[in-house]
Amino acid sequence: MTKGTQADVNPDLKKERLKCNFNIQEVTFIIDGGKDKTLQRKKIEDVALNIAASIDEVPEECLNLKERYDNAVRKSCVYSNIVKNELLEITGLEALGSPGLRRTADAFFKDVSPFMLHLGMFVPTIIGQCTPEQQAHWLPKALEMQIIGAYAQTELGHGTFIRGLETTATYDPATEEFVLHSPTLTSTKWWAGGLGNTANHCIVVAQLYTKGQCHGTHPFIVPIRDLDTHEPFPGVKVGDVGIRMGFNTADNGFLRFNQYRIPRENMMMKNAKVMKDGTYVKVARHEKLTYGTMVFVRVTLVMEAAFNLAKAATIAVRYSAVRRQSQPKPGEPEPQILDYPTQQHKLFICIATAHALQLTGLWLWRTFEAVLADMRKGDTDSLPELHALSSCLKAVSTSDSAALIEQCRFACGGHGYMLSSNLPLLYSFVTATRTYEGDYTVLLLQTARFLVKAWEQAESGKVLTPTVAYLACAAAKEKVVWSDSVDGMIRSFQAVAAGKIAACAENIKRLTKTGTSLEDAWQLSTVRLVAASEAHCRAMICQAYWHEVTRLTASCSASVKIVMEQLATLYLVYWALETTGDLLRYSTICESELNKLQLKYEELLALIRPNAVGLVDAFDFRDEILHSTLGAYDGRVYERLMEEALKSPLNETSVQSSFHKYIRPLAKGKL
Ligand SMILES: CCCCCCCCCC/C=C\CCCCCCCC(=O)SCCNC(=O)CCNC(=O)[C@H](O)C(C)(C)COP(=O)(O)OP(=O)(O)OC[C@H]1O[C@@H](n2cnc3c(N)ncnc32)[C@H](O)[C@@H]1OP(=O)(O)O
Ligand SMILES: Cc1cc2nc3c(=O)[nH]c(=O)nc-3n(C[C@H](O)[C@H](O)[C@H](O)COP(=O)(O)OP(=O)(O)OC[C@H]3O[C@@H](n4cnc5c(N)ncnc54)[C@H](O)[C@@H]3O)c2cc1C
Repeated sequence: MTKGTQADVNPDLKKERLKCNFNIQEVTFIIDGGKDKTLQRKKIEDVALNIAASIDEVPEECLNLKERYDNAVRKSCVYSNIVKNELLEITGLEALGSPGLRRTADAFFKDVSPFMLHLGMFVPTIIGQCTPEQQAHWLPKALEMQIIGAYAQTELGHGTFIRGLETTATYDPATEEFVLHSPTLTSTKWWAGGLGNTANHCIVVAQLYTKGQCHGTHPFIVPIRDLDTHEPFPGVKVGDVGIRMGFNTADNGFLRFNQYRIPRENMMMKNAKVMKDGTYVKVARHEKLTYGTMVFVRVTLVMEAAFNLAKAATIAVRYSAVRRQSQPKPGEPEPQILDYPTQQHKLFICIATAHALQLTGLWLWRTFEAVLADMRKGDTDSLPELHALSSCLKAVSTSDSAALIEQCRFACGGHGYMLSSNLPLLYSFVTATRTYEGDYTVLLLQTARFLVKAWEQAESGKVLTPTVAYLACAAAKEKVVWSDSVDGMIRSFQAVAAGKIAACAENIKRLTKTGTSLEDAWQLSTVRLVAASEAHCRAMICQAYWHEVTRLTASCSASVKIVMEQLATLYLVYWALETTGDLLRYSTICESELNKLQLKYEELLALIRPNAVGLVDAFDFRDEILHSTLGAYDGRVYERLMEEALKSPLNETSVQSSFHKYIRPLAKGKL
């Protein structure tokens, strides 16, 4: 947070901070996952952000495409030197996944670094898919930035359906090499971040052929450019995929191979090997372990969704405390827009969702670590549950986050539409997360496979894994008795999920009994399967969020416990009101109870109102990270809007050359 002097702070924001009745730092500790984590994050931020070389004289968005890319590469190099020389010193390899690193990256890049995928996927894939010997070879080079990598899985023709990828890697035992080939236009690798112009290496996911047999997709490390000249090697065609909605400095690229050879050792061999003579040896105990990087990234994306939403909420809440508009009571001053209950309705759910996703994300991360520990011992039993869990949580968290960031923009009126508010860029960045690393619908359908199986197990009285254990109680198929206590609401959300899952299972059974194939019955049920999966995910978030709030506030001050519980209750009540149709169907809720719930929601908005600015201050974003004229700590909104406007290249001269070239000739009839 860049606090400046108190004298500089907008008077309305100053008053808001005086109203706050809880200890902000305690909430920051909860959000970060503990005091030690907050201190480490702040240390990383201090070290990284004291280096001024990152500062843009002209706002990124005012540069042309090539200038923006060059500037992003410049800043990436400055930043990676900081990561290498300073941050890794503080925390070792752990720094790479640390919130401190993630946050400071945003101070350097309003859009995205072309190195993001190097750290976000290339390095994690080396860690997850290489043998220890391969790691010893590749990891130091990658961490030292001697090589820069991308992750090229998606092709022009296929992204979702990985088994349908067309790129081939055919083993040639005579030379002990793999021959990479892109047989069709649609086999062109497409989308990989950092690939277009930046990376000199790339992880390529290709269909492995050896001894004339296809063994499915496997990952390979492929040098694509000369380390000195940066020219693509013969047999490699690489470039940028063209201008996109966001990610324009991320250097998303395409890649084609023409019978391009790499050494046998460049196959990532942790889960499967090809011996010198071409014999294929499967090492992994689970079919889908080569999809490991995707699971890892999906897990991290839940906290990423929380982080970005917290930024948007900070911007919109601070702005709403400064902005005054309309005159609901004649003769009285214009109120702060934050005083309008409709504005509170738009914004407090954003703060609560950021908390819900962050705490659920931390819980998911611990689950992920536990599954990894099991897998290191050779036990892959909990992988299907992790896949189901990470798939739906990735889908719902990214989708909610994008929708609510857009809601924050709406909440800021016209000024929210300014790029200098940072809300449009934030939205264009986050909305991509709903698609990449597994599309929303596709991932919810993955979870649905797990849920339908779990339902069948529940019906036959088998023991269920923890995240679906609630199905055992629901197998009785009676409406759950509604109660607006927190436990009561969670039970009702679970009943909704269970009811929907049961309806899907019954529909599939009904269709197959009447002669429809299982595949067609599944397809005919997918609209409801997606809804069931989302309901399951929502119930899980509600449960995890409430459980974590109770656990983490047990040793906190009373005021922190109260405000954290108010927010969590708001989240539950909000979703109960959003899903009243479902509750009417699967619980005993009636009209008077719905009216009571609406009142409770409105009371919660009023209770949270005095703490709203304190709550966003607790996210503890430095101004450099927020990049927002509307959201800075001091609330000097109008001054900043004017300062940024004056930086526009269109304000460099009072008359543009186009006037002389076109407008005047037009007016004089000479064009
Ligand atoms: C210096 C500057 C620094 C700046 C630093 C900043 C650092 C910032 C960090 C920021 C954080 C993150 C950045 C990340 C950015 C990422 C960018 C995006 C990258 C990508 O998008 S990469 C491409 C991702 N692609 C996908 O996700 C594709 C989605 N498709 C699939 O996952 C699969 O194909 C599928 C949809 C799951 C279907 O697969 P398949 O056909 O093989 O499977 P079936 O449907 O037949 O199911 C079979 C069976 O397998 C189970 N299963 C499927 N997947 C998995 C799995 N992953 N794990 C375990 N099990 C799995 C499935 O459930 C079935 O089981 P069942 O038969 O039902 O028992
Ligand atoms: C900004 C960005 C960065 C990216 N970075 C990378 C990267 O670094 N490396 C990389 O390899 N890839 C990357 N990708 C690609 C990304 O992973 C894919 O776009 C994503 O997995 C979705 O696949 P698709 O584009 O093929 O969509 P499609 O699968 O074609 O989806 C189109 C529509 O069809 C629907 N659909 C598809 N299959 C089914 C089904 N079975 N059932 C029901 N509906 C279905 C989807 O729900 C969606 O609505 C990136 C994408 C973006 C946008």
